[in-house]
Amino acid sequence: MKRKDYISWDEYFMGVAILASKRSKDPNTQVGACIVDNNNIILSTGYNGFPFGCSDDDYPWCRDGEDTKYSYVVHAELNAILNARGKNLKGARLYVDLFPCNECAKAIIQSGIAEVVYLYDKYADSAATVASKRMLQSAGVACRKFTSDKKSLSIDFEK
Ligand SMILES: Nc1ccn([C@H]2C[C@H](O)[C@@H](COP(=O)(O)O)O2)c(=O)n1
Ligand SMILES: [Zn+2]
Repeated sequence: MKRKDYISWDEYFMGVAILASKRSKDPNTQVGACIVDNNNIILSTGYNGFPFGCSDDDYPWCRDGEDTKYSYVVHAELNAILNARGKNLKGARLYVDLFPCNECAKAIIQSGIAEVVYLYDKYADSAATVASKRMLQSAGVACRKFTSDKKSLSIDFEK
């Protein structure tokens, strides 16, 4: 008889997005994204970080002041779209642990992604998130909050 406690597709892909976020060097908010096609095949992943050639050690990670991370960081969703390297994303699903901002929403819409599954929405009241939701709705991109009956998944490196 087959196992019963296997994880769902949503848990698997959100788990991959969260795992990708663990690569982020951002000290305040780590975001990961995973793009999946209609056959549940992973097309790409990404996390928030600086562009190639822009050192994690030299560029600023601060949120306030004259020179902040916001000028440089590539968001997880955009990185996942760019990491797909031109693969067809039409009809794909994007799993992300933070609701996409307005700039990522533009890229999501233009790339043909059909659904966004997000884990949390901590900047729901910001102008960027309000604009994002407006554009995603106008463009017919479905958005749903991830749900699971599990609180966590664990990964062991020893069997
Ligand atoms: N949907 C999002 C929203 C934000 N990010 C990145 C951009 C920054 O690295 C960080 C947010 O920093 P905070 O203002 O919370 O200190 O998260 C993203 O990748 N995707
Ligand atoms: Zn963004």
